[in-house]
Amino acid sequence: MESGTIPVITIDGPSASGKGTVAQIVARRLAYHYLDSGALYRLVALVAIRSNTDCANESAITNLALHLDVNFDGSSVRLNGEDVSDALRSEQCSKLASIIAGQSAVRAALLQRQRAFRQSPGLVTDGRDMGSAVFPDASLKIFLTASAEERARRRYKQLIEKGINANMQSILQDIYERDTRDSNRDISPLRQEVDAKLLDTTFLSIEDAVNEVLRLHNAVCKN
Ligand SMILES: Nc1ncnc2c1ncn2[C@@H]1O[C@H](COP(=O)(O)OP(=O)(O)OP(=O)(O)O)[C@@H](O)[C@H]1O
Ligand SMILES: Nc1ccn([C@H]2C[C@H](O)[C@@H](COP(=O)(O)O)O2)c(=O)n1
Repeated sequence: MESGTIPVITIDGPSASGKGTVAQIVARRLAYHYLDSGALYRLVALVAIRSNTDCANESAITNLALHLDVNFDGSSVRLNGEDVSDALRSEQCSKLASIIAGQSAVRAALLQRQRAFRQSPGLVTDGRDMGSAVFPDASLKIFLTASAEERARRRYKQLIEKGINANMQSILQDIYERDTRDSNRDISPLRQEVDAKLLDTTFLSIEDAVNEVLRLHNAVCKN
């Protein structure tokens, strides 16, 4: 199958909106491949932290992005063979990923790696610019969001369930900061594109959100 004819569902949206959760379930139900594009930015951030690379040095950060040795193994992410799934979720990594994601050369370095995930029978992917820049010809584009307060509540619950200490006010503050940075950068900012369907999950369960994406996908397939 020609790569351009392989269906792609993109789910973009702000942090902790549930993109990853919904995208993974939809991918499983359709037996499609799944790409968490945020993990790539987080991996670059993690390598930068570990190698003490100055995040303002765009060419050095780009070099790290070009040479990532990554393997997505189910729900775990391996860097040079090491399972770094938990390390990627640290607050330090989240913040640095958002900062380096504003560098155009870093985004360019990760572009082909992301496009290579477009494999038969289809791909579900989540991030910030999957529908706008990475897969502009996607078959279905979703902009998934929820109120900042609801997203903070979900993140708080997620951390507490993992046994990680969490503070609601600082989570909300991090969400505002990251959303502002991701939405205001010059290149591929987070925003709802005109051809993306808005899915506000503030009052929706995960199952309802998944069903809505599948309903929209089925409607596209019929046309
Ligand atoms: N509709 C929903 N109702 C209740 N909880 C939800 C809903 N959607 C997602 N969640 C929960 O919210 C938390 C955050 O979801 P998830 O990690 O998928 O967000 P994300 O948008 O991928 O975040 P990030 O961009 O920061 O990686 C998870 O614990 C998930 O189970
Ligand atoms: N397509 C993408 C995916 C992610 N980013 C940046 C911006 C985010 O704050 C950061 C971490 O992403 P997350 O794991 O929270 O989805 O990575 C981006 O710019 N474009």
